[in-house]
Amino acid sequence: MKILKFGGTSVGSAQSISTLVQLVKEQQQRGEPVALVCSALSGVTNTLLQLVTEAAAGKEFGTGLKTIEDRHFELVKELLEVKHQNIALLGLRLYFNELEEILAGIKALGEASPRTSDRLVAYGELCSNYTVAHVLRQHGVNAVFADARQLIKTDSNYGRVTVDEARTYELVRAYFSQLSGAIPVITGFIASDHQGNTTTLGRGGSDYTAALVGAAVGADEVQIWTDVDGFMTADPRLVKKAFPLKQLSYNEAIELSYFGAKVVHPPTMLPAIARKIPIVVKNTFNPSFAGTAIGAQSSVNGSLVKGITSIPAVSLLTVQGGGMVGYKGFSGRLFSALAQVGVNVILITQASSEHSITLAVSPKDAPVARKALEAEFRYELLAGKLSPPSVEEGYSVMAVVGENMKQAIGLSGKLFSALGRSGVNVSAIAQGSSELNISVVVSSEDISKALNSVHDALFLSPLKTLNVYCCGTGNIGATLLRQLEQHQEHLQASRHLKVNLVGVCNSRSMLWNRDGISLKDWQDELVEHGEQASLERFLEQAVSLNLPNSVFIDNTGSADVAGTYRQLFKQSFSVVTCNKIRNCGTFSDYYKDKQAVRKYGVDYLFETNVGAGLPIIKTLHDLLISGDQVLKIEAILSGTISYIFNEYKGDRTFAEVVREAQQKGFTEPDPRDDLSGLDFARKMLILARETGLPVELQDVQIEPILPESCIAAPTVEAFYQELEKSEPYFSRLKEEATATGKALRYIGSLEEGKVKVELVMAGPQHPFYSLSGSDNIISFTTDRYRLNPMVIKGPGAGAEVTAAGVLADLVRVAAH
Ligand SMILES: NC(=O)c1ccc[n+]([C@@H]2O[C@H](COP(=O)([O-])OP(=O)(O)OC[C@H]3O[C@@H](n4cnc5c(N)ncnc54)[C@H](O)[C@@H]3O)[C@@H](O)[C@H]2O)c1
Ligand SMILES: N[C@@H](CCO)C(=O)O
Ligand code: NA
Repeated sequence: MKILKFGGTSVGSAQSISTLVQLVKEQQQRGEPVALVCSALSGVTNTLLQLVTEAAAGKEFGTGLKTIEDRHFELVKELLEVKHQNIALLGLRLYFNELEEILAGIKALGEASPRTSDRLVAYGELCSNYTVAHVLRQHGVNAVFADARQLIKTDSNYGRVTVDEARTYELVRAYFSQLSGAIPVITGFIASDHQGNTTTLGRGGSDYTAALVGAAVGADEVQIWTDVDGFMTADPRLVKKAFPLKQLSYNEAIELSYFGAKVVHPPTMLPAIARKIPIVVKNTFNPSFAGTAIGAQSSVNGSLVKGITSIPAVSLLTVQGGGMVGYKGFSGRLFSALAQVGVNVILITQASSEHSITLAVSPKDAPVARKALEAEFRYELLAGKLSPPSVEEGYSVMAVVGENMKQAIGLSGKLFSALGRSGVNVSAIAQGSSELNISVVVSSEDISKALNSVHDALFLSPLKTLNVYCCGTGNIGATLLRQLEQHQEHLQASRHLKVNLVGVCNSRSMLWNRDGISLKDWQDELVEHGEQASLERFLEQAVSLNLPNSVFIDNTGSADVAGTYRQLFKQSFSVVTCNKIRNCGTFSDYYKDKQAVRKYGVDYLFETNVGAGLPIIKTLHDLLISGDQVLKIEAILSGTISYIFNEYKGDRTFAEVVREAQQKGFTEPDPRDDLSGLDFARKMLILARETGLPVELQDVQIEPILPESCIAAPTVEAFYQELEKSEPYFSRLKEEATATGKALRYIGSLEEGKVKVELVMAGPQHPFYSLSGSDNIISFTTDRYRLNPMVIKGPGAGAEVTAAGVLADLVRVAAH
């Protein structure tokens, strides 16, 4: 025997009732005996309670009553053939006449006792089950309407009844024994006391009915048909990636529900749980979906953590003072003082120094709780043994629940490092000794971030999300977004990584969408919905969205943008950038940035600052981490100058070749930064600093290759004109080199603390002689690579290789 319980939405429309009929027929075809328990149509119980209040206040109730009546009549007309309608409508009309009489009585008396109110709301279930039974019969199911007031017996404590289980089981068994194959359609929620007065079973009452009936007849299963796919790993309104759970233990279901997962109300399921009857939660609107099976065992496979839930608002009440240390009976007094004023304690933590106890309570209870403690400990307070109890508001509790967590070493480490990486401060922690639940108290502002980052960290397989803000959409920025779009499937499949583009900004406009801006159509979206750019507001918005795993990507060359990193680190943002300006500021700022990165546990990755996508900074770090000593670095790190020297062969002017380099995307936004040697010097400075040298940009010796007039030109266009004028100077340089069989090379070096960039005429023996295109080359002479230096060579400029380097850094952030 299976008990099928249908909630309000499952009987709330003609369509859902048709599904119900279909389900019952399928069970019948399988030869499976069933009994149904139905709630009132969705919303009806509330409306009835409202009518009671209004009638008691002497207000008119006719319209409200008519609305409910019409809903039932329409269902009958939609679901039953005309010849069957009259009899059903007649029965319903009788119920509504009674309802009207009771309401009129309430109105005349000007009050409604809980007993009257119970009697009245009972019509919700009477009408819905009566209708469902008729519809089933018309579809050839031998259904009988069963008024649970004849079956379920309670005391007369209206509003908080206790069920007389022994008598109830007797009555239910007797009723089932005479059904001879008929399928009972039993009113949920309602019962009666021993005098026969109607009573109701409170919150989750229909689940309770189903559990009682199931327990009485020793059912094989109780199915709870509702409007969601089952118990979820988290509240899907708060955690987008929440997914339905296949299997839960009774304990896990109870624990999850305590913290607000409202799929079933487990206390009502206790009669079934006590008899180890499996409970299955199913979705009427997605009936083929397996739903959640709740049984004695937790699932052995899959995630150890079953769910993450939260209580949105709690207050923290702290009692502290030396008077508590070693004082037996202190907590006893504390808790009984709170119990006496009816305060429910949600969570308790006590430091083992016994110096303080912190309690989480509902904010509405906090003032009462504080008063009660002040009264209870007035002498200790007077004597200064305790400080006055303090109340702090604005907190939330997040609870991680799972029966198998107790075997999982390292789980809480994962949990807390996820919180730490997202910059969530934990104010209190409690772990039940059952280890079924670990609860943490965090500031309410951070609860969504906490839930999402912990969900990402603790559930296997589902995607990890990086929330990305992209500043700069020029040559590199646009290429990066295109690469992300092209590779997003690969990233999801191979790295379980989803890049959620939350914000885009350039010097003209900006746009946000916390659910993600399309990686394909970001340009159109920016044009259509973008606002005028303001770096300040862009950052404000990024911070106020407070999303976990936030990464800021700087693809500009702007000092203003670069100046915001430290503030971002403080807000738990990681930064990935190809902009080298920040690392080339004062050494003091460079150093403080590194400290901030460490302090806030974020990532700051800038591989593309030197040699674009070539693994230069990473290699240098690897050498240093492994204890090697850098003796000398020699390098060509200007892709632009490399290209120009390689392509300037006499068929085009120097200026033409520079233009070509700019068109190919090798140059800085202003090509003079390359040709002045400044960009190269910056890269050498970064390398020197990364080896640990406290150098400033002025310390880098630059041998200029541009005539002064070119550098002084007021605009880029004027600069090109000056370059044309300087053609004789460049061709002389080139001829000088070719005449001696050498090549022009602009080479940087770092040795014994000195950093230089100089023009060299390199002969064929020189290791940097044969270089083509925009290639960079770098050689590290170290303790270990003393005779044969380590060399890295390849394209060191260009949008594709640079954007790919930025993308690789982004993936590295996710990997941490
Ligand atoms: N070109 C390369 O090969 C290469 C290699 C490595 C690193 N880089 C670095 O990449 C960066 C970008 O180069 P690019 O060629 O893409 O430049 P670009 O001029 O094509 O694009 C710069 C982008 O930054 C935006 N921007 C500028 N100031 C801004 C501000 N204050 N606020 C918001 N947005 C702003 C611009 O609107 C534009 O979208 C530079 O720092 C450069 O050094 C380039
Ligand atoms: N403009 C730079 C790009 C790499 O930062 C170059 O030419 O090397
Ligand atoms: Na690099």
